[in-house]
Amino acid sequence: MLRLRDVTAGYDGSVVLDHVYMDVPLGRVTAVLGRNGVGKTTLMKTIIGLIRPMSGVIEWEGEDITRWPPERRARAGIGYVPQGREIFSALTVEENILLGLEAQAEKVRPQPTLDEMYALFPILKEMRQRKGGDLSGGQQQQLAIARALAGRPKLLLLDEPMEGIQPSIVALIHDAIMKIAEEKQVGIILVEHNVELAFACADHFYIFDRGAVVAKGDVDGADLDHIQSFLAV
Ligand SMILES: Nc1ncnc2c1ncn2[C@@H]1O[C@H](COP(=O)(O)OP(=O)(O)OP(=O)(O)O)[C@@H](O)[C@H]1O
Repeated sequence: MLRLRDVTAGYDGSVVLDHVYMDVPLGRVTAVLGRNGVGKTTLMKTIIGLIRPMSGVIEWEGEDITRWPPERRARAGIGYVPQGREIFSALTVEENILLGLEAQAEKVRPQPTLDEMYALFPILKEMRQRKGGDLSGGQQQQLAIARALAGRPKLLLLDEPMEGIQPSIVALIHDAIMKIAEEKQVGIILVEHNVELAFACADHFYIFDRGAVVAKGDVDGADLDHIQSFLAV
């Protein structure tokens, strides 16, 4: 479980995240929703340790990690796929995944295999000798997720993975996200600004507005009109 307790964070003294409380369980998909610029990426950077909170506490599996540097958080099992899917374009698909395997978090978790990644994303097996940069946007997104997953995270942060991706591939990525949570018991934070896309695979949600949590709850039974009122531009 990842917990944020009264976390305030931002840039050079200007507050972006405003007294945020969040609980993110393992084995579930937690959606983080909000309009552009409300602080979703800042939240991701604060969780992975690129931004130090001005106040508040971040707990991971019962430990206070607020002052831990990013590498230590990654070793402890917190993985991140940034917006814009950063992969190595000059390396092949297989080399990209192998790099992820090498970067794997603490050895206490069983070593994942290439076959596991290919089972989740079959297109990557077909494309394994192609250069990452030659893949389509949707294929690159699958590769970015596979690479992060190869590091065997217990928590995986996905920043707008469906952005600019064609609908047929969106469904594939949804399925993979749900499988990763259920079968591998990984906690997933899914950043999204489209509520339908997020709710198609999330269990819980948090809505942000101007850096603060303005609504949260279970996806089942959520009041969509109320939620949309925070997301309408
Ligand atoms: N490096 C930075 N220095 C100063 N301010 C920043 C920096 N990065 C982001 N901000 C500001 O922080 C606020 C939140 O930005 P953030 O990128 O976290 O929002 P977001 O919800 O992820 O937006 P989007 O959906 O457009 O990606 C914005 O006002 C933005 O201008």
